[in-house]
Amino acid sequence: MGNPVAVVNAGSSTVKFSLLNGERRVFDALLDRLGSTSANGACASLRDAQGAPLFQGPIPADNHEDALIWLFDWLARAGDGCKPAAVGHRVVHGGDGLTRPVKVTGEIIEKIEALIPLAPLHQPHNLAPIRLLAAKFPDIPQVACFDTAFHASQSAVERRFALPREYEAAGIRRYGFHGLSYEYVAARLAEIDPCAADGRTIVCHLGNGASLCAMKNGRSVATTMSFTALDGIPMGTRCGAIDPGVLLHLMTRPGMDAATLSDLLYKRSGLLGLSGLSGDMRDLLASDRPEAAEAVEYFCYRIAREIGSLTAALGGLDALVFTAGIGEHAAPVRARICELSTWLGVAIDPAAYPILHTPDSRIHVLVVSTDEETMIARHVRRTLGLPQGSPRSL
Ligand SMILES: Nc1ncnc2c1ncn2[C@@H]1O[C@H](COP(=O)(O)OP(=O)(O)O)[C@@H](O)[C@H]1O
Ligand SMILES: CC(=O)OP(=O)(O)O
Ligand SMILES: [Mg+2]
Repeated sequence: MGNPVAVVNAGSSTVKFSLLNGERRVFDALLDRLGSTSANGACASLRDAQGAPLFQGPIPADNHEDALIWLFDWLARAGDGCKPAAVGHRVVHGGDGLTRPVKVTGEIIEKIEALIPLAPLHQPHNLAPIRLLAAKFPDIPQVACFDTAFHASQSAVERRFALPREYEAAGIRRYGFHGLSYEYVAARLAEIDPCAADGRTIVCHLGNGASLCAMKNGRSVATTMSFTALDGIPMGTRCGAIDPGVLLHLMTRPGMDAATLSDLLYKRSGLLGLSGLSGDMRDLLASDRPEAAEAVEYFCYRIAREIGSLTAALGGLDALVFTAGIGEHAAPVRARICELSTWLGVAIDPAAYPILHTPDSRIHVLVVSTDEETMIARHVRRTLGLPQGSPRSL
C-alpha cells in the first residue's frame, strides 16, 4: 500500500475515513448513523482499493469517538504494517485566525478547541481524533483543513451582520461552512462542465448538515450558513434560519437556559423535529406518515427559496449542482426542488443522471459526488510538501 495519506472527515452523523495514495483511494470507511438522528443504530461500511466490501454491518458505537476506536481496532487487526505518511482532518470552524490548512501543533489544538462553542456538533468530533492520533503516533504529521476557509473570498458586505461595528471586529460575522466540499465540487466542475465552473452556480450541499453556496468562477460569493452551522436551510436535526425573536421569547421560559436551547436548535429540530420520526432522509422517504412528507416538503421549499435569494446575490443563474448524501442519492428531493425552481428556467429529465437538465433547460442541473477526503489529502500534501501524485483519471 506504500505510505498513504490518511483522512478523517467527521460530519454530524458520519465519520468518513480514507487512505489515499496520491489521488487513488486504497481504503475507505463510512461510519454511518452516528448519534441520535436515526431510527437505526450505528453501522460501518469498509471497502478496499477496488471498492470491494471488507466489512458491512452494525457496529457497537453510540457516538463518533466509539466508532473511530472501533475502526482503528479493526485496522490494527487487519494490519498490513502500512503506516500513513500524514493524517489530514476536516475541522469545521477555523474562525478568523485559521483560514488555510495548517500543520497541527499544541497551539493549533488550543485554537481549534476555543471554537467548540461555535460548532458544538462538529468541533469536538474533529478534535478527538487529532488528539487520539497525536498521542498514539506522535511522529506522524497531522494537518487541519477548515470548512470555513473557502468562503474567505466573500465580500465585506456579504460577511457582515447588521450589528454595531465592534461586534464584527470581535469576529461575530458570517463564516460559512462545507467549504472543503464546495472547493472539491468547484475543481470537479472545471473538469466536467465549463458553464458551471466559470459561470453563476449554486451548489446545494445536502447532507445531515446542509447548506447552499453561490459561486462565480468557482469562488464563494455567498452561502446560507453563517456564524455557526445552524443558519440557513433546515437540516437533519438543526432548525436553519429562525427569527432571533423566537429565541428571545423561548429564553423567558422556565428551564430554558443556553444549554437547553442549544440542544433544541442543534439536535431536536429540523427534519427530526418536524417529522417527530427521524432526522435521516432515508427514513422519511420510506415512511408513509404525513408528518414525514410535510418535513420533506418543508426542506425542499426552504431550499427553493434560498435558491431564489442566492440567484439575486449572483445576478442570475447558469447552473444548479446537487451534492452530499441527500443531494447525491435522494432523487425525489432533487426533483421537488427543481420543480419549485421552474420559474428560473430549470427543467430536468427525471430519468437522467448525473446530468439532469433537458436540452431546453435554461439552467444546467447536475449531480456531483463530493469528495472532501480527496480535497483534504490534496491540502495535506501541499501543506507538507509531499508529491501530489498523478491526477485521477476522469
Ligand atoms: N440513498 C439515500 N436516499 C436518501 N437519502 C440518503 C441516501 N443516502 C444517504 N442519504 C441521506 O444523506 C444524509 C447524510 O449525508 P452525509 O453527507 O453523508 O452526512 P454528513 O452531513 O454527516 O456528512 C442523511 O440524511 C441520509 O439519510
Ligand atoms: C458543517 C456541517 O454541517 O457539516 P456536516 O454536514 O458534515 O454535518
Ligand atoms: Mg458531511
